[in-house]
Amino acid sequence: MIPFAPSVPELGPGARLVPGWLTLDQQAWIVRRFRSWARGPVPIRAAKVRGHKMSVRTVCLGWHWQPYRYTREATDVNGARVLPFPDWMGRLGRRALREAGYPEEEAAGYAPDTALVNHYDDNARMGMHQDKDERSLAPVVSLSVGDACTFRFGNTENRGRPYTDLLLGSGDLFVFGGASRLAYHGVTRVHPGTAPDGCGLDRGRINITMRVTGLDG
Ligand SMILES: O=C(O)CCC(=O)C(=O)O
Ligand SMILES: [Fe+2]
Repeated sequence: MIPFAPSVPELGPGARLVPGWLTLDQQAWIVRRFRSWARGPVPIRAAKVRGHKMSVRTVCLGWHWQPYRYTREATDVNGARVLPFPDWMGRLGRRALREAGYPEEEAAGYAPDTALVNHYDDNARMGMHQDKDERSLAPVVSLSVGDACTFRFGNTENRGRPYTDLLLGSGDLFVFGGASRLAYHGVTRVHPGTAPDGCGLDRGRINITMRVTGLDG
């Protein structure tokens, strides 16, 4: 059994969870796109952090992320340029902010230029970290598909308490911006066998985070 996921409209200033935001058809469509992104030109890979491979595998759009910087070419993989950030994803990001309750002006001006697309198998997790390689403090828009996970959303000071453990299920939207933009967060576990029929994934979890890098070139 997975714990019941409470709806938490405001976790902290700027942090919003919208459960079931994507329809099953949208989820399945995103999974098909993911399968194509994962093949390349920069194939999906586990980034290395201080010599250790992460358990999550990541493919990037727009800008390539490697610990701890963004480049256009994936110099830690095969040197190829990453796929462009898709227009449809930018539109989805603007609608996400709007529907998560951000002011219309901020939503309308939101222009993400990178997406980190993570794949988690049953045993993958992600340690507590801040998303701080971006030069912009525009919100991060997170979309999840497949198995649910326990997502730990903490404070901006350190990796420890206080934090809130949330269940992020298939189709859920999570936004963190404003005073929550630099909150520590991580994935403590995936819940195998919880992906809904029709989401496009039998097992495993995909998470997309859209961001504004604030970089040129
Ligand atoms: O998988 C998630 O829900 C979070 C991913 C994340 O924090 C990241 O890619 O920086
Ligand atoms: Fe993150």
